[in-house]
Amino acid sequence: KELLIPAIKQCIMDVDVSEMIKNGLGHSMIKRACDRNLIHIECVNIRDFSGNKHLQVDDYPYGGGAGMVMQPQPIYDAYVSIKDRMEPGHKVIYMSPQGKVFNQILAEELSREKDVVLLCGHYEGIDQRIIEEIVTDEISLGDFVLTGGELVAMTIIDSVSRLIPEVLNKEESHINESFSGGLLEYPQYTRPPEFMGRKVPPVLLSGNHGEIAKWRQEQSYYVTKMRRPDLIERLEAQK
Ligand SMILES: NC(=O)c1ccc(NCc2cccc(O)c2)nc1
Repeated sequence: KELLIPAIKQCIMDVDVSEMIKNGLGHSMIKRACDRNLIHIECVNIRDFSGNKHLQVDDYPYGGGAGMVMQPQPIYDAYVSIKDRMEPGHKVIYMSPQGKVFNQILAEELSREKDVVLLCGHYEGIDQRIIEEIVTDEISLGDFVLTGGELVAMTIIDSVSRLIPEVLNKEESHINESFSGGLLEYPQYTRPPEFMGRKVPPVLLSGNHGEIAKWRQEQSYYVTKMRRPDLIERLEAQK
């Protein structure tokens, strides 16, 4: 029995792991669900939208520090290349440790969406302004850091797809949540200094590492306090 309108699930990710997604989801109920047109998964490579011949999609973080930050422009252009094919009002989900902790309730909500964009970050994350510009939801699988968001995307695709009618003949769902605490990451910025009218916080351009460290600590505390007060309580309880 053919479902008339297959749900379209889009992934925006880096080129060197889109194979992982295709393969990782290739041998499973997900593949069968794709073959039966119950779901549709497409991978868009951010590197295809890099602005230069070196296919650069990341850059050094403003304010210094280890790791690299993904630039906003290539991500924005990759998103623009697919957004008109998506259902109006579709969600754009960014997977990061700063996100809302994923659980079965969220999986059930997503399984009712017609289209969802999953934005997979790499390195030390993506520029804060692309989050503000296109992301509707940030999702975290829990308080741990992976090299990229792809495995999180695969997990979300898996957990959502199995809830779509006809994908599984019969199944039990259960909520199982557990993870340990810590402060969430401060907002990340890289070039350009202004993007879509949004500027980089001046302190990060000051070169004053004491001030920068202080700002980052304050931001981490603020982001955690606002989004995961349970983590603050847990930290205070540990003192
Ligand atoms: N807990 C999670 O859902 C999760 C998500 C992504 C990720 N890696 C990419 C990334 C993205 C952003 C910032 C950053 O520091 C690392 N690792 C863990």
